[in-house]
Amino acid sequence: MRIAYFHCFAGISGDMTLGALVDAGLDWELLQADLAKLPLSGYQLQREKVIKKGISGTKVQVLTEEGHVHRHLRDVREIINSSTLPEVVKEKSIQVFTRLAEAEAKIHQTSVDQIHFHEVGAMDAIIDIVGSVIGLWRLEIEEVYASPVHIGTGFTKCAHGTIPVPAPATLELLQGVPIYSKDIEKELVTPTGAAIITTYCQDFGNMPPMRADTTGYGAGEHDLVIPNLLRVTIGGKLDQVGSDGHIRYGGKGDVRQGDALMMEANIDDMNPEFYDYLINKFLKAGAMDVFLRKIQMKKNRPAIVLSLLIHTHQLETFYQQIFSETTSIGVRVYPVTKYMLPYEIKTLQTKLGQAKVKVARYQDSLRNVAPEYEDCRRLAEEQQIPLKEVYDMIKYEAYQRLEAKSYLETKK
Ligand SMILES: O=C([S-])c1cc(C(=O)S)c[n+]([C@@H]2O[C@H](COP(=O)(O)O)[C@@H](O)[C@H]2O)c1
Ligand code: NI
Repeated sequence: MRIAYFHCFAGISGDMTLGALVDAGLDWELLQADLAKLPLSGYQLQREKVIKKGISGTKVQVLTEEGHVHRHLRDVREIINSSTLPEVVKEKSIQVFTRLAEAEAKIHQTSVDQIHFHEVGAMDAIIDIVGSVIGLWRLEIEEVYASPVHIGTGFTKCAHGTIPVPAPATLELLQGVPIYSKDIEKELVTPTGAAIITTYCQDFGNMPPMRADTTGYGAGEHDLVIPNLLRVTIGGKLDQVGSDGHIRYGGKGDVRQGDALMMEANIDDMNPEFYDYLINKFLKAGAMDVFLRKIQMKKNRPAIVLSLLIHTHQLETFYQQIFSETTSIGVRVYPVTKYMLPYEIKTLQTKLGQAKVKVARYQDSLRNVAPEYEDCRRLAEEQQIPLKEVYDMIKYEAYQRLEAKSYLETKK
């Protein structure tokens, strides 16, 4: 599986993302040809090699004469949808803009439909976002990972006036993401950059085990005490080391194999109401799965087996949590091998409204489509339609659209 790891040591913006992808080998002519499929004119895309603290990177700039425009999400959607770009690029770009709109709506206390973008809906932002989506698609990136994000500090000036760094929309988009500041008084992360990385990134943390095939540096606009660069490393994800000592890489659509641990504790003396709280707590802490089984123990005592499926590096975290949060004084831990189909979460604009679906593929063919329960529930309540019908309608619509335009077909 081909992955990209973004090292956000000097933050991230739309143009830094595009610059990093170009620097990592995204074909410049192809990118321009793809962007020309958008119904936008009056802009020029420029790239130049620059040096930031001795490290060379690519600076991409969108030169436009567009004045101050206000676009709604529907205007941006219309621009993207009326292009001849592949469906997969359109969907992902709209997903990024929808996240932006949701964050803006929350900050300005209005609705996603009413919010009008200032800078973040301008031509350069559209080119940066759609260009980055094209880049990740053209470079055949299947999963994205990123480091904790350096956000900067201080204040910045924009159409709203003087606002704190990180900008409110940026901070809203970065909820749940590890972020930090090191006294650099600059806006290191823009809403556009935050929307791109949070739409794509599976996990923020250290670089996952990977084979680094190529690296690119995208330059930001500032000269700082640190290199104002975004680094992207692209290569094969290391799934496991085989018994022969060789590293195995999963191919596109291959079943993924991974080492994991199963932790189990038999509990017969705890208030059963606590399980609800604990399951949520363990899942939030990063357990891959948590489940309960009823058993009869010695002396015919009814009890519960609490089972946690976790990553091997989480062992200490979870036995500490089990010992402090439950009445158990012992846990069993055994290694397990997981076999998984690769999946992605897609956000679809369905006839009923927006809904996320989990799409699993096996050897490039669609294997399973599962509508997200919370979205179905929301739509059922909003539209006053039985939940089971909402679920079936979204599943049917997703199958029709995804099967018609599989990832590979649309790429040709
Ligand atoms: O355009 C809008 S509405 C806007 C909102 C906010 C909020 O945080 S709310 C911030 N900004 C600032 O505009 C520039 C450009 O951002 P890009 O993502 O387009 O590069 C930046 O300084 C933002 O903080 C704009
Ligand atoms: Ni705003």
